[in-house]
Amino acid sequence: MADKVGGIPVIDFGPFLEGDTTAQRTVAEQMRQASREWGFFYLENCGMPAEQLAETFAASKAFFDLPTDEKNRVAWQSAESNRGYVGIKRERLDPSRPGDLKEAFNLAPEQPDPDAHKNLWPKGHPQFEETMTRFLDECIHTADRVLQAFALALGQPADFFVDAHNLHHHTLRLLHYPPLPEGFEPHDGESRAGAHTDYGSITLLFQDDVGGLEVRTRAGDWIRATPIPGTVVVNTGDLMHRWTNHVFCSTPHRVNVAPEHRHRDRYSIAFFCHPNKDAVITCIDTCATEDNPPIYGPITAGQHLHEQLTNTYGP
Ligand SMILES: O=C(O)CCC(=O)C(=O)O
Ligand SMILES: [Fe+2]
Repeated sequence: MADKVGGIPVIDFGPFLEGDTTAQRTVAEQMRQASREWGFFYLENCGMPAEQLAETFAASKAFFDLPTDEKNRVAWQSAESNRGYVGIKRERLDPSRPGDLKEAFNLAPEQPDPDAHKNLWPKGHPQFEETMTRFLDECIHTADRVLQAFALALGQPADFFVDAHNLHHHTLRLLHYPPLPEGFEPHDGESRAGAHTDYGSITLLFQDDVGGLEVRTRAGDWIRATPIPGTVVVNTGDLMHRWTNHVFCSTPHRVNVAPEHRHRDRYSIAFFCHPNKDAVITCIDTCATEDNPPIYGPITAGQHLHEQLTNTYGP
């Protein structure tokens, strides 16, 4: 059985990447249980080179250290593009609360269509673009392997999910939570990131050692997802929730402003895996039973994402 930290399972992905079919089934079964009970797990040995991750975090920090003017020159413009710099308090992951105490930078795999939206790179920092593009490729590669394990966990052909993601409509998001001043008092439930579920199929979340991520249990308690070096946090998003008819849940999570770490900068990187925009998400046959008939009608991944982004950024 997988280890547990504060309840959230820790799953060793090594046997899936390197093992035989039996080993792969064991890992898939661990993911199935974790996704049913938590919608969250830590994955160790996911195959991502540690030096590359460190380099990417360093490049992210260097970006956020740029003057605000320079960051605003690549400002996020629209839900359709969903690329660029998002300033502090601009986004409300919980729309009933004040803006999040964070800044972010979104980028995405470039699309072959000449009319498609393009990434907004800050001028004069080619190394930043190069590092992020390489990291994006690595995330796609890792996520495809995780999606294969999910397919196995649900009794589907190995490439069931990979095929539905093969246009790479994903988003990579760098996050920076600046230190909060001495005497800071949160107003009206403000936090570093408001409670929310992720919008896509799965998310890979890399966090530094600061802490603050919290996950809501099925019973409604918030527990800490303490950083574990050498792991990536994987969580299932709303579209996996719909696809699996609530068998794999999208679990609310947030980033708190607990006094023990709010004086420190916090950095994290989220890779949001999104199915192809025109992929129609309907209940997977192995997830419907007499007791759990299909809950949702079909929706395209693109329509769902657009609705969610419009909610969090406001009209
Ligand atoms: O920074 C984190 O640890 C979580 C961020 C997050 O949940 C999100 O951006 O969706
Ligand atoms: Fe999230």
